[in-house]
Amino acid sequence: MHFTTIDYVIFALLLVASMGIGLYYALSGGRQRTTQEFLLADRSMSCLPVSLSLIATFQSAVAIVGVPAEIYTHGTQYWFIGCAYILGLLIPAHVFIPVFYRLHLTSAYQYLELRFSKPVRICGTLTFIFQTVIYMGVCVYTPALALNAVTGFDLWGAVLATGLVCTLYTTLGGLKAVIWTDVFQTIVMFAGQLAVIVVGVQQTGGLAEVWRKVWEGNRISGIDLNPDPTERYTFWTLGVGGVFLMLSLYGVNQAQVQRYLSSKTEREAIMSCYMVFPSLQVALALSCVMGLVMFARYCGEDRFHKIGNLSKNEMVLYFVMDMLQDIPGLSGLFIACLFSAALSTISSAFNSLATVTLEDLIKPHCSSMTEARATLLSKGLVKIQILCLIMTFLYLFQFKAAFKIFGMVGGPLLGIFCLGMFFPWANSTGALVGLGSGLVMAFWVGIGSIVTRTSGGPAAVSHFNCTAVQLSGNITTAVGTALNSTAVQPMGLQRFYSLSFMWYSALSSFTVVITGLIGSFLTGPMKEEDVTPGTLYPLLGNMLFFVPDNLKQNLCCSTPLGHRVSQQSTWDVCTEEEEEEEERQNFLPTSPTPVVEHETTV
Ligand SMILES: CC(C)(CO)[C@@H](O)C(=O)NCCC(=O)O
Ligand code: NA
Repeated sequence: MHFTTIDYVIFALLLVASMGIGLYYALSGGRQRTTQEFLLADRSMSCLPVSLSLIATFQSAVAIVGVPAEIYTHGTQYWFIGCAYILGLLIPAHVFIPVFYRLHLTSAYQYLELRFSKPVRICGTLTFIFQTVIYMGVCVYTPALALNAVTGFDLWGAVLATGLVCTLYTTLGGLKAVIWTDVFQTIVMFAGQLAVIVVGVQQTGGLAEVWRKVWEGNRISGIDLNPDPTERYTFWTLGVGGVFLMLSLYGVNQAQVQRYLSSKTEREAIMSCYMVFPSLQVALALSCVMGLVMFARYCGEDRFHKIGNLSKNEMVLYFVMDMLQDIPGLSGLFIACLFSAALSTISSAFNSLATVTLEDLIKPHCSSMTEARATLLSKGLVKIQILCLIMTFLYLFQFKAAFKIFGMVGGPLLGIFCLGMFFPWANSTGALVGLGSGLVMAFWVGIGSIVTRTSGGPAAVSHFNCTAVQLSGNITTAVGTALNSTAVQPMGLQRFYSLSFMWYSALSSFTVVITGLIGSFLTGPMKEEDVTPGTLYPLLGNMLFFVPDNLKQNLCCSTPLGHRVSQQSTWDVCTEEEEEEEERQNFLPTSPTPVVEHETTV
């Protein structure tokens, strides 16, 4: 396998175009001289770029090579995660976006201070930083491995190069560049996957042949309604557990919240969330179909076993390199596709990390910081993050690892936001206790599963039945059943550790809410009238619609969703001159116009 000139050209084009976008936003608009522009794109984005950018954030190369490998070995059951996208996007659109947008936040963790207290905000921020730094390490590895396999380019060199390119355009062009490169990179990502699918179908002998092979090879799964929570993929783990996963990513993750907040109006933010749905379904379909094509391509060949035994990272790379060898330009396109996926994820991580470090950790302690210095500092922070990226490049992570991180660290964060928004009684102590116990619970089961190598154990279909397919369909089923019945059922703690990783988000967020409530009631619950206006969402009030109003008032769950709070909020730390300075620079605060404009859109 070799990379021809045209492959190099295509790959270089991706990098050059991304840098070009960065440069364009460094030189146009406000030239990235305010934190409002650098971190929030002047709150001027429309829904189309925002929606493509939203899907790009959590669609990394891990998904592009991970999902097809899952489908190849376990069948299409995973595809049912598409059902979770419905609630997983409707709830952010109508619960989280209105609350965050109306509070006019910059960082999602400001919410935690408004609702609870400063310590809760700092714990939330630190948890987010931890999650994001590990996740970056996971998603930078796959494209580096691919480039290394195809061109012999040094693995560490590739990681360093990814980080450098990303740092450059993120510091040059701020969030505007991040969002518009995401748009471009999403298109490259889809193009690369589509190219592999088209060529794969052709080489296998057409769509009908692909279908025959995957059907006979037992790869098309019906709905599996098995209630066992330790089974890797069932309708429940994907459709219900998946909703919590989606909420932790699309509802409360800073990278996404920042994009909602960069929207022109609340309506645009909600629209962008709606528009994520079709694009995310396309992304899911492309990677599932790629897995099926890969299966059909090798089914019945001698190489079938060999490929099934490769690691899940290598499987797709092997398939793509084997297939695209003779077609100049296509391997370049696929490498560009993997790098697009990684760059778009890492740039979001860089920008959101800079935002929370500045807003949540530095600004509250430097009350006299000028806008110019803050902007300079946030650019510096982006540069420092490349070090984090390299430091986290320690393990050979896979698809499952990304999900575990989302659930183990993202789940408790989801829990703490839910605790604050839906339960007026929750107090600051309860929130801290809840977050702590959520993290402990998540790491207990997470580390337990790593040590005992369980979690969502072997799936029903194994890749070994393909050769059997060639002989007779009946033998296949027999082999499948035999494999299943010999599996030992885990007991006790083992059973707890083997919880499917798709449930991690739900488990840890429920732990936070329940222990948070217990902690709050033990230490004296908050009164509804003491809670900062605009930080509650009337979930209980809406759910208890049949309860008379006066009883509801006694139960403390009657506050309607707040309207936009004045921008002169408690967390503003600038002195007066700086505020004026900021005002001159970005024409935003304290003028009544944006408030009015906003309210007409509600
Ligand atoms: C987050 C979901 C489930 C949303 O479809 C998907 O993008 C995914 O499978 N992500 C895996 C992790 C990653 O790509 O980094
Ligand atoms: Na991405």
